[in-house]
Amino acid sequence: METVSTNRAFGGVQGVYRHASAVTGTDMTFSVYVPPHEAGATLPVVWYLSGLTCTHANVTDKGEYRRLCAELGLIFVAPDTSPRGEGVPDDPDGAYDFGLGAGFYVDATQQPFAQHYRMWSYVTQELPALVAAHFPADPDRQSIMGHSMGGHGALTIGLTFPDRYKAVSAFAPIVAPSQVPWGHKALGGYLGDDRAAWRKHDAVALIEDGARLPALLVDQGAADAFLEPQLRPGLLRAACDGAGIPLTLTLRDGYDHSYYFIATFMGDHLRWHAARLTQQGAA
Ligand SMILES: N[C@@H](CCC(=O)N[C@@H](CS)C(=O)NCC(=O)O)C(=O)O
Repeated sequence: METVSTNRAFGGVQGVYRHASAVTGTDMTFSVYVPPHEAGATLPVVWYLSGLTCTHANVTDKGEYRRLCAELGLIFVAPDTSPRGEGVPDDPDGAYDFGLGAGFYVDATQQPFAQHYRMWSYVTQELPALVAAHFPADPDRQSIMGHSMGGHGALTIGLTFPDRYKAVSAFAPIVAPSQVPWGHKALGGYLGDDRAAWRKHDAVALIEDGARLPALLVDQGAADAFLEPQLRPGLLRAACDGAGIPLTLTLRDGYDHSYYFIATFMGDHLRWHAARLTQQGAA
């Protein structure tokens, strides 16, 4: 693992790192914030999955998570959203919603994407092992959050591994990719036409098929231009109600899809995660 940069922040260290990923077959860059802590301590880890067009840098620059992570003692990890580099295929038309910057947190089965687009395995296996080896991370105290496409990733990964991630939350997530244009394009392109294969990568379908979580926190901007065509939180509300999953879903008046929205509610989410990671009861 190569250190790209480190900067002291709020008494801890914000780092950016690069490594050769065996899973994606490319170099991958990610950021990790380690809060101030006592020597020898291990700390809970919050995973943050980003949305379309993002790298690790968007939330690192604009997410405003460091002050709270320092106060709460949380490590914050932000992976990239796709493989990149020579030989990595992109959207044939260069569109922003598929290919580079748009890995959708699946292991692609379709050509020419199957070789490198393996973000599910990267985020759930390879990167956690790397982080555990190089940072003071406690693997028994992990949680996951994300934005938009990354909200989709957080929900589907959290629903698949409910014992591993002690808290799951999302900002403006794509809750039912099988039912919206972004998801049709991505799941069709990476996984093919067999819709049965899509259900493992669709939060609403996972819940319909029996996946359960003890609680879920979602914030959504009411002025988000993607709200109805792509995000559709009402579908998550219906699925959670049907399954008895306690969902705290709040529509935030006037907020759009941007990092101004995310940064505004980041502190609420981190506190909610910390309460579950430290076993002090629900916030
Ligand atoms: N308007 C964007 C659509 C993509 C978008 O809004 N991406 C969100 C995640 S779905 C984002 O976080 N963008 C990067 C940023 O705001 O820093 C574009 O056309 O590039």
